[in-house]
Amino acid sequence: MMDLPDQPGRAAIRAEAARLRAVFEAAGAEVVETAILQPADVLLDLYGEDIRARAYVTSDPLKGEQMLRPDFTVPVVQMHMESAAEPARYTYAGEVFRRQEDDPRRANEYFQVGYEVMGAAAPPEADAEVFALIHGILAPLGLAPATGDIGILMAAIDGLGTTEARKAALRRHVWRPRRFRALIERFSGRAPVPASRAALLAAADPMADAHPLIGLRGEAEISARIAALRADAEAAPISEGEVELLSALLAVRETCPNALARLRDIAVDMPALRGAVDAVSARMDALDARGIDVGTLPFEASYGRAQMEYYDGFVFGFTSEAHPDLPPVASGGRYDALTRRLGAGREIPAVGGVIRPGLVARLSAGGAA
Ligand SMILES: N[C@@H](Cc1c[nH]c[nH+]1)C(=O)O
Repeated sequence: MMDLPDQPGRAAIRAEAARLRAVFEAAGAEVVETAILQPADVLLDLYGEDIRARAYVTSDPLKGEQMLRPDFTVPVVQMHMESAAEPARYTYAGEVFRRQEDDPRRANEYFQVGYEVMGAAAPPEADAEVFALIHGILAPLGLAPATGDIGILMAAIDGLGTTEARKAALRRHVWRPRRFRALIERFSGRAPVPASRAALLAAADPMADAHPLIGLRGEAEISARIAALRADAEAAPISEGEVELLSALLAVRETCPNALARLRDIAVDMPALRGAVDAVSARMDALDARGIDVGTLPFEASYGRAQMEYYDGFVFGFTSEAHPDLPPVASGGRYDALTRRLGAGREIPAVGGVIRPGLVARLSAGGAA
């Protein structure tokens, strides 16, 4: 492994950021800025649990809870949905802030340079445009690309023969793979119902000899939760066959053409996947048309489950194989549903990605990735 030079100084990172932003600008993007202090109350929810826990939150006497921007995508989508009706491409450069609780070597403040395509092209073409642009910019660093598609997982959940409540729980926990597994074990009857839960459900009136209420939940809330648990206990288990298909799906990790063949196989028994698999296929064609070697490009069905919770389609990243301890040098994905949530009923297809100029500068100075 080649030694990596230290983190370059702020001025060098800023210069690299300016260079990258100019490349995005030359690709047709309009330069935008967003405030560093963002309203926390509504926006934080859109990121999901992980970022919510890692955002720096502070309070403002006039504006209420504020956070130091943890990314640009949410404020840029918000700006676009509020003001622009036309399709657009945007680029930006600046710092984002994320608390690090486990690894002191990870930066809690770093630069991102981003490119976002909002409604400017059909989804497969826009996905391919963003990926190919970033792929081209990073080519001299010889990084390893990864791709996936959250839409595949969501379609598989939609197609399960189970209650809406269970599907909603699975959708919520797509981002926590271990929790997701545990839920599948439980919903399929493979894992026993915990004894305390069984006792609670067996009691005629679980609240009868309860202690005085000391927690934050009121009695009505507790009763509603017990009713939901009872309804869940009565639901038929997810079938063995479906659990196996889901496991097979989550294990898909091949080159794009092989992954597509696997996905098509699985979709024979899981017809709900068909639309999402067709979307993967259309994207591969669009990537190919942009000169990406899809024959060697990896596709991993589980990829992206540790990233932004607003992704709902294509996801991708670029990492250094020579320095696997570094975070991804670039990452991104599709977030159509986020535009719906911020668009007051309006939705536009949208996809984008970011590059970390600090890592680009560092790897370039190191000679190779
Ligand atoms: N905002 C994302 C990256 C991204 C930009 N556009 C789409 N995804 C992040 O900070 O990880």
